[in-house]
Amino acid sequence: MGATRVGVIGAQGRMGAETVRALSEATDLELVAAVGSGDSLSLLAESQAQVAVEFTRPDVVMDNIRWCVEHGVHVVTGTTGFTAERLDTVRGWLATAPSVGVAVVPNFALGAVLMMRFAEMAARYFESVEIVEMHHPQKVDAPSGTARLTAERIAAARADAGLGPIPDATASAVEGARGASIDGIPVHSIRARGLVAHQEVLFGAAGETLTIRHDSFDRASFMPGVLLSVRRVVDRPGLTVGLDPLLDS
Ligand SMILES: NC(=O)C1=CN([C@@H]2O[C@H](COP(=O)(O)OP(=O)(O)OC[C@H]3O[C@@H](n4cnc5c(N)ncnc54)[C@H](OP(=O)(O)O)[C@@H]3O)[C@@H](O)[C@H]2O)C=CC1
Ligand SMILES: O=C(O)C1=N[C@H](C(=O)O)C[C@H](O)C1
Repeated sequence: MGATRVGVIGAQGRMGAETVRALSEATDLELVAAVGSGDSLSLLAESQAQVAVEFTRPDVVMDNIRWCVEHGVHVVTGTTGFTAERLDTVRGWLATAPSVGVAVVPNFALGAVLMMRFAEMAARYFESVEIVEMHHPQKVDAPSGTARLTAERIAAARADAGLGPIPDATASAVEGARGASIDGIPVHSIRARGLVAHQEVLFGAAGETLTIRHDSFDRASFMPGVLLSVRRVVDRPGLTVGLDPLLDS
């Protein structure tokens, strides 16, 4: 069997360029198209790409996915900005293209995937929990997609365990002092030069805290997850959300 033909959308960006590098070292995957913001997606069709890796911006990712689904190209995207409504829209497009797979992965780092799993496991045992995500200052969105997903998973685990709201008697004198609330979980976003992508989940109970922390110091940390997703998505029609189902398949 020949190498899988892969196109990268957003190829000149931070993640796109790292993906291009990683693909050049994978013998079973072949980079056939590098699509930048000035290029037409038809480059993917002309180069007969089987899979598109998409790292662009929340305001363009949906158009890119729709084009790929309509043209029979599988998609692996790490772009942020996915809501339940957006995921439903993608499911709707896929209903008309039953052989196509789309993987939406908020964080490709294996350590980040485990951080979310461990946080979900711990959630039922602690009254308090807060998320602090820390990123480079060029990041266009806040909070991060990873923090959103972590908060949603913790909130669901708390609800399953019958836990009530997080105890918090604070009256904020300044708006934002207690962060944003995602499904009732406080999320704080820090942007600072020198950072890449980092997150702490801090749990609290009487007399103890538990901190689960993950650090991506280099974008190379995302590449094993990106390449794994490319290899798996071709045999996984429909929508896959997160790396967990791809790791476990
Ligand atoms: N899931 C994960 O593990 C990770 C996800 N991310 C997410 O991935 C996304 C990209 O991040 P990052 O690479 O740092 O961002 P960058 O801004 O470095 O890269 C985005 C690239 O997309 C290009 N682009 C914009 N619009 C289009 C378009 N319509 N067609 C093709 N290319 C386009 C931009 O070009 P131009 O500059 O010319 O506009 C730019 O080169 C973000 O949402 C980020 O949060 C980041 C890291 C890990
Ligand atoms: O923009 C980034 O850099 C990152 N974005 C993703 C997110 O928003 O969670 C993944 C990782 O945190 C890096």
